[in-house]
Amino acid sequence: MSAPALQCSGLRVRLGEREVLHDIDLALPAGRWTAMAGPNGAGKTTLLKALAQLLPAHGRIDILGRPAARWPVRERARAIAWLGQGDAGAEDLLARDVVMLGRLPHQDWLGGASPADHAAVEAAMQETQCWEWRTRALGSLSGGERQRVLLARALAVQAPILLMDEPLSHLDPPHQADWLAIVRRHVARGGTAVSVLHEIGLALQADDIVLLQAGRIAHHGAAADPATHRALEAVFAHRLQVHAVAGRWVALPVEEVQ
Ligand SMILES: Nc1ncnc2c1ncn2[C@@H]1O[C@H](COP(=O)(O)OP(=O)(O)OP(=O)(O)O)[C@@H](O)[C@H]1O
Repeated sequence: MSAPALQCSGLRVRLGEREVLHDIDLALPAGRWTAMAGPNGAGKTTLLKALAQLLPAHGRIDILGRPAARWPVRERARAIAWLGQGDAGAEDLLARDVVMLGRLPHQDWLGGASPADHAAVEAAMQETQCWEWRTRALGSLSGGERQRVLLARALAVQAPILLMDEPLSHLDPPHQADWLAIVRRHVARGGTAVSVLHEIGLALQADDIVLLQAGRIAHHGAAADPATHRALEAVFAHRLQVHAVAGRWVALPVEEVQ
């Protein structure tokens, strides 16, 4: 495995009265796509947000080998792109302007958008196939169309690290397949992708899987490794089984015997 793009040690997060992440040690390699999976409430979103510096956390986080606290904010915003779950955008903003928000870390405070910013916005919108509704308001788009605009905003950052919480929500199967292709291109170029996925069949297409359970890492391994499949079955209380079907790993639900 290559050097970690993102690493944390002794990471703890409290939300309200409770500690929801306990002493997490994790190293996510560059040039790979890691899926985070686990039962509801396990702490997947919290861990992703903590790694993105969107939540206060105790412990150490390193981004591209440098402690997170030592990154100037704008430089860090160019290193990590974030696509959140149900991310709200201003409903009246045009899709193109929403994607342009991804270019803010590249712009001077008063300079405005450069030709490079416009080119990055168009490239990202072409890649997620949302360029044709660039002049429509975000609020007028369907759930899947909106998700493609928000993915384009994350891609427009052109960050080496892409963190995505449930990026496939609302996407139909062809656009899920397109998302897989986008992520694979990103990691083939040496980038790092980390995504929280509830759809275990899609998580099994990743390079690696991190399994969370009750605020701790239950397993971290290659998606194709039988040990990862056994760990997946265990964290979901053996209510799913991993099988090879037509050369792919799939997760099939197991009905409870009455
Ligand atoms: N603002 C908050 N205050 C208190 N507890 C919170 C808060 N936000 C989340 N939690 C709790 O932290 C735990 C982890 O939540 P998190 O959203 O990270 O889980 P998850 O694994 O992403 O869940 P899901 O699969 O349901 O999306 C849960 O028990 C949740 O109830």
